[in-house]
Parts: sequence; C-alpha cells; structure tokens
Amino acid sequence: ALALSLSACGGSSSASSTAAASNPYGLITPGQFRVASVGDSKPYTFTDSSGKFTGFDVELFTDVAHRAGIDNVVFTGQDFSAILPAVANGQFDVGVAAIGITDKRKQTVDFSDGYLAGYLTVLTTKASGVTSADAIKGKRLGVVQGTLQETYAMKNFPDSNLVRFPDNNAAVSALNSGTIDAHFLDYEAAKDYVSKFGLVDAADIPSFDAPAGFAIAKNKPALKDALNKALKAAMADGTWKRLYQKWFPGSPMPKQYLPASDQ
Ligand SMILES: NC(=O)CC[C@H](NC[C@@]1(O)OC[C@@H](O)[C@@H](O)[C@@H]1O)C(=O)O
Repeated sequence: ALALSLSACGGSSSASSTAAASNPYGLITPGQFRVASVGDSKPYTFTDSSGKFTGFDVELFTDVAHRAGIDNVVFTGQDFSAILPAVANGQFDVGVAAIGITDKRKQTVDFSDGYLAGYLTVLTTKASGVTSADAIKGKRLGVVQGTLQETYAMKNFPDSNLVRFPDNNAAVSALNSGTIDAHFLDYEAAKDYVSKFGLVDAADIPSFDAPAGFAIAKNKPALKDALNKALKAAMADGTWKRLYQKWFPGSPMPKQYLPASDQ
C-alpha cells in the first residue's frame, strides 16, 4: 500500500509538473487565451457586423498570441471598469482594450510593455458651444467609468459636471440626444464617432505617459515575458507598423514601435 501511495503521489506530482509544462503561462484553459475587451472602441477594439471582435488591439494581440504559441484566442466584451478586476481575479487571462499603463492600475494588475501612445479627445456636437477644453466649464461631460479620461477630468475639469457611463455607446447616444454636452474618450474612437454622426473633436490631450499595454494578473512572469518577447518581434518585423497603418491611416505614427530601419 505504501509503495502504491508513494508512486501515486509521485505520479500526481509528475502529473502536476506535466500540467505546468503544458500550461507554461498558467492559463485558465491550457492552450487558450481568454481575453476581456470592449466592443465599442472602434478602431482599437470593436465587434464588426457579424459580432466578431476586431481592430488594431485585437489583431495585434492575436498576432502576439500566435508568436507565443497560442492560436485559440477568445474575446469577450465587458464594461471597461470590469476588465482589470476580472483579470486580477483570474476570470480572464488578459485584458486588451487600449488600456493605458499607470502605477495606480499596477496595484491591481501587471502589464506587458506599451504598444500604443496617443491622445484623449473631447468629442462634442456643433450645437454644444464646447469648442476647446476650457469651454467645458459648467458643461455636462461624459466619461466611461474607470478610464484615464475619468481620472483626468476629475483632476483637470473640476468645474464640469461629470456624467459616468458604462461604455462609449451609451455616452455617445446621450451626446446625440443632448443629454450631455461632450464625451471624453480615446482619439481614434472619437474620430470614428465624428465620421459616423457628424460630431466634432473639440480637444486632443496627449496621453504619451500612459501607453496602452496588455493587462495580465500579477506574478505571472512567464506570461509577461512571452508577451513582451512576441510584442518586440511584431514591432521589429514591421507587423506593428502594418497594423497601425491599416487601422489608423493618416495618424502620426509613434516612432518607438517601428522597426530599426524606420527609426
Ligand atoms: N477602452 C477604453 O475606453 C480605454 C480608455 C483609455 N485609453 C487611454 C490610452 O491607453 O489609449 C491608447 C493610447 O492613446 C494611450 O496613450 C492612452 O493612454 C484608458 O486606458 O482608460
């Protein structure tokens, strides 16, 4: 009985070490990336007419996942404010949604290296009278809960009336129905809403100190290293540049993510 139990125990420890070997990134389901994202931030991350997730961040992560050896990638839409807690508590392996890397967020999750640095934009209507950032005084400004825009507005637009929304869709429909005077979101997403609804970009505020990164749970060094290695390779061989030009045509390209030959 002793020998049996020893070998059983030996077996179980070797089984667990085999499991670790076949699941080196500690994924919820070995061989699959479960990704939390948002569906209404076109062209970063959005769902197309067939409901499929796509966009710059989606295609970049999918490429990075492939380089890390994982081709089974499942994206699920969440309210932005739910993403980091869900990644931290192991409901998702990664958060991918133009999520700016900040020290405050690093208290909850860890991040890959940055992959996109751009602007926060005040989106408004022709009728609102909001023609610049200082014209927001006393006006109703929409923000998506949990975003850098919310934090920025609380600090820099203290005399605006902040209205918090779960997502961009809800905020932009409030803007279109006159319930708020402006909405504060990411530059490329604002540009898409401008073209869709004839809205106006009233101000672009640089957010280069908080480039977007892939959010992962803390203390997962193997996953973090694999994502960073793959991200570096995607930048070095021009994949990052191809995807940037595909999804953000005409936008100024941050130099730090280009192949050495383009520097
Ligand atoms: N999906 C969202 O709504 C994200 C909103 C917001 N994005 C900010 C940001 O990461 O967007 C991509 C780049 O422009 C970054 O420089 C910027 O900080 C945030 O992280 O809070």
